[in-house]
Amino acid sequence: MAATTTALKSTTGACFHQLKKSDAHFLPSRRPGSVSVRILRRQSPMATLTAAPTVGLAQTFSNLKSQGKVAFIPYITAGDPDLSTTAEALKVLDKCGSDIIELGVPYSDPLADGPVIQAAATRSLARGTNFDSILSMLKKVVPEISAPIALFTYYNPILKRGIGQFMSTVKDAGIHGLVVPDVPLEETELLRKEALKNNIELVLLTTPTTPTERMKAIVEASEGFIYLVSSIGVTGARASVSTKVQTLLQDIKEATTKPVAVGFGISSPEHVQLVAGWGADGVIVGSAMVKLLGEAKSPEEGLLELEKFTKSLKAALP
Ligand SMILES: O=P(O)(O)OC[C@@H](O)[C@@H](O)c1c[nH]c2ccccc12
Repeated sequence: MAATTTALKSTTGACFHQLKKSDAHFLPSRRPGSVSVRILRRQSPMATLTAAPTVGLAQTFSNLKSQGKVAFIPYITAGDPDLSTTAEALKVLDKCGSDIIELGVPYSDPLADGPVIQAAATRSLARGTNFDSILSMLKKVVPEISAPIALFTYYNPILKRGIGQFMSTVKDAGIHGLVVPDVPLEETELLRKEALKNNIELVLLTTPTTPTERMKAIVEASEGFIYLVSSIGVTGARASVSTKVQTLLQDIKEATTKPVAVGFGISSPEHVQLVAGWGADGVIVGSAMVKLLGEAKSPEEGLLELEKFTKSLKAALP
């Protein structure tokens, strides 16, 4: 039974250094004045205080709702600027209070993405990032973070690997959710069936131009949460969030009690506050995060900017 000691990081300034997901047992330290925490492996009979295990997407929303809170959901592209920085970024996002983290699999033809995420995918692919290297990174990092991860991928990489094989592989890597922006609704049922078999929550997207009947079918089939795309077009930070989102949220909430998270264009604490005030159960921020990481002078600088930005957005949420 391995045990390591981690001194808790000061909460002033940096995001509070959370305990690892594995069981933690507060023991009197040998040196007066310092706090030490022995991290014991899950099977430890000694653990008296167990860090909460990671729960899935729907359960995360349910827990937040019972506390009157709104989920903060950042998106970053795996492998941009490199996979080890992605691993660190996942830990930073988790420590700074992200409730769910969307991790994008870079793709050569990201038709729904704007220039920032397209450039991130290009940089990542140019570094040689591939699905297998992302999975091996996740197998190391997931045990250290408590927020569930929703993998973000276009449909083609799934078809290439085979739907069943893909689902069991991502489940083994500790992934809880899956978002596939370009799967045709007619093929969703097959994807959904395989996802459910592997206890993966398949999140579907509805947009401002989705006809009501189709929105209802999407809402009915979506697991984990419903992704409401705030505006037509591609991903990318916008100066403002369309006020149409308010009525779109009302329409969806008349059709379901499932949680609804809003994404596209959200890039400031004011946007976050506005969307939460309109009744969203979660807010999703992607391009603004990706830009900080991918365009920083160094990975360390990118991680610091990511931490500051995440804290500012999280502070704007109830
Ligand atoms: O980047 P934005 O405008 O903050 O939007 C979130 C978005 O990045 C993320 O959810 C996402 C990344 N790629 C996508 C493709 C389609 C829909 C959504 C996405």
